[in-house]
Formats: sequence, C-alpha cells, structure tokens
Amino acid sequence: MKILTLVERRADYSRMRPILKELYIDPFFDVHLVVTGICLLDIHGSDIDYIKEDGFKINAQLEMFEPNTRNTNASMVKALSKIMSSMTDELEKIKPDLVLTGFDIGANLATTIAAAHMNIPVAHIQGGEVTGSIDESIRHAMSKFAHIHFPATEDARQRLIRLGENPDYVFNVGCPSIDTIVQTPLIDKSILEKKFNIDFSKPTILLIQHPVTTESSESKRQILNTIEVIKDLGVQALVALPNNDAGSSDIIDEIKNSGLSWYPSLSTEEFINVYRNIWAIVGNSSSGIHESSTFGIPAVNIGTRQQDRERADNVIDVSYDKADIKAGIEKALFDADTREKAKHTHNPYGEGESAKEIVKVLKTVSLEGIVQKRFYE
Ligand SMILES: CC(=O)N[C@H]1[C@@H](OP(=O)(O)OP(=O)(O)OC[C@H]2O[C@@H](n3ccc(=O)[nH]c3=O)[C@H](O)[C@@H]2O)O[C@H](CO)[C@@H](O)[C@@H]1O
Repeated sequence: MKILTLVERRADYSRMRPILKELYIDPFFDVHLVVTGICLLDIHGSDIDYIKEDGFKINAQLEMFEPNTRNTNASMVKALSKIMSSMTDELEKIKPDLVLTGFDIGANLATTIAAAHMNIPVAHIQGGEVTGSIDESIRHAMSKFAHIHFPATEDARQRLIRLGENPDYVFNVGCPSIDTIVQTPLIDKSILEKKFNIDFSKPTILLIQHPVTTESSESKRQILNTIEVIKDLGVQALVALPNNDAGSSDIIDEIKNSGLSWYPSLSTEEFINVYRNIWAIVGNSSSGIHESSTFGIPAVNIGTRQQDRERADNVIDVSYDKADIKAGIEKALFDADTREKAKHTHNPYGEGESAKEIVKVLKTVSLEGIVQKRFYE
C-alpha cells in the first residue's frame, strides 16, 4: 500500500511519529513522507531536524509559510492555498493508494481536500473532538472529506457518527501522542537540570500558550496576563513558543521580552522528559488536555482554546483574568489534594497502543468503493 502522509508542525509530529515507526518497519507499506509548514522555519525550531534525527526518510519538502512575516488570519489562508496547490502536484506525481492525515492543522486540511477531490481514500486521525479556535472548524471539515476515521475516544467516535460518518469506518484507537510518551526513553533528571538550568525539586511549570485565532487581536493582553502572574508567583518556568497561528507574533514578542526561559520547540525526547519532572503544565496546549494526566500532574488550562473538549479531572480551567490564572496555578502547585488526585487520574485518550491499532486497520480495511461517501443516518 503506497501511503502519502505529512508533517506540518510538532503538534502533528508527536502523533505521527509512532505511526511512522510502525509503517516503516512493515514491508506491506511504501511510505511517502512530506514535510512542510513551520517544521521548515528556524523561528519555530526547525522540527524537520528532529524528524531526520529520528531516521525517517523525507521524500519531499514543501514550503508553506512566508518566513519573517507577522502571522495574521489572512496569512494563514494564503499559506493554506499555497500548500493545497503544491500538495495537489505531489499527489498527481506519487499517486498514493491512501493518504494519511489528521487533526485540525492547515496542511492536513489542504491535503485531505485535495486527495478527496482526486478520488484518493483518506484516513484521518483524531476527528470528532471539540475545541475552540479555527481548529474546531478545520477538524470537522476534514472529517467530512475523509473516508476512514481514527478518533481518540468513544465520545469522539459517537460524534463522528452523528456527523453522518459510517460506523464501519470509524475506529476508536486513542491518541497516538500517548504512544510517544510511553515509548520515549528516560533522560536522567540531573542532565535536564543542567541543560535547562532548573531545579526540579522546586515548583516548576511548563508554559505553552498559543493564540486563539478567533481572538487574535487579544493575544498580546492574554499572554501578558499569564507572564505577569508567573513572575509574581516567582515559580520556575520553561516556555515553549507557540505555533504560528494568527496572533502568535505578539505572543512570541512578549515571551522573548519577559525574561523567562523560552525554547522555540523541544525535541520529543527532551519535551517528554521535561514533562516527567515539571510540577504542572500551564497555558492552552492540547498537551495539557491529552497528555498531562498520563504524567499524573495538574494542567492549568487558560481561556477558550480547549473549550468543551473531553478532559480528565486533573485539568483546572481558568479564564484570562489574572486573579483566576493565579488561583489556578497556586492550586496546581501547592494544593495537596489537587496534586494527589492528578497522580491517579485516568487518561480518556488511551494507554499508548494507538499506532499499532491504526496500522492493523489500514492493513485490513477494504478501500473498494470507499471514495463514494454516503451520509449515515
Ligand atoms: C486547539 C488545539 O488543541 N489544536 C490542535 C493542536 O494542538 P496544539 O496546537 O495545542 O499543540 P502544541 O503545539 O501545543 O503541542 C502538541 C504536541 O507537541 C509536542 N511538543 C510540544 C512542545 C515542544 O516543545 N515539543 C513537543 O514535542 C507535545 O508532545 C504535544 O503532543 O494540534 C493537535 C495535534 O494535531 C490537536 O490535537 C489539537 O486539537
């Protein structure tokens, strides 16, 4: 089976990585990997280097975003149209039997739309979830173009069926980012403490705060509130810069001016191992929702980006208000009951066996007549 798949940013790579591993070792598959998006941009950490270090063959690199420009709502759309055009060329050239996309990320949307138009079956990972931001619309739109679905929870599976997807092609497999957590080898705490100049025996948070595209003009105020609270509390903080969605340029400027330690993007190994040692994750990353309960720590989730998403009870939801953020972080770091509860929380997004499940389905599912979709009622 010739599969075309892609990586646009660390958010899809953390989920694609375990699947790529399974696909590469199985002679049944011939994988064509395209790398695009912010993986190619220095300011976002050039994640393409991590993909190469992991040993995956990259078959094509397609530019998507203009480097060195402010990220706006309009620039997101222009990038989307650019990658839709070059991905269409790639699909014409490669003629895959199947396209594997996922999530709610621009290049994945473009590829899904292109492939569906070209009668190439699309398997989509992690549909059916709900969030805020433009991601909410992208995710559900992709599900309507895709033919095979790999949602991460039973709730998401049911929602896809309510959206008219045929249950015979909707498989609840969990979130493959949990596979990545389970598979990542341990790095000694002292090595990390030296590298990041941090003492993990003291309260330490990891901050990832992305813009919300529907509130992009508020990004600056939103991040300043969080930064001010962290500085008032005087807790140790590591900051991973946000993605390049509209409003991100303001967030990146303020983080760089804050005096906090920041990194464009950590490699999977470092990220997971930092996570194993921090006391709480703060911000609005999907990681706080999908991954933090596997680490048994609280997540302080700020604002609307993760609105209505299924979550474990280690997540503390707060508004953009400074007093609210402060109370949330204090609870996460210093409230014994909250910390104890987080240690025992069950993660609704799975146990780390997703990639194997996905590959099993891809090897057995019939693609005969699949591109002619029927609304399931
Ligand atoms: C609104 C929203 O949630 N949007 C989507 C976005 O998440 P979102 O944009 O929140 O994702 P992030 O960029 O915060 O990070 C996600 C992943 O990157 C990894 N990581 C993070 C920082 C770092 O320095 N190094 C590193 O490897 C983490 O393991 C994590 O799994 O993409 C996810 C995966 O496509 C989707 O599930 C989310 O629905």
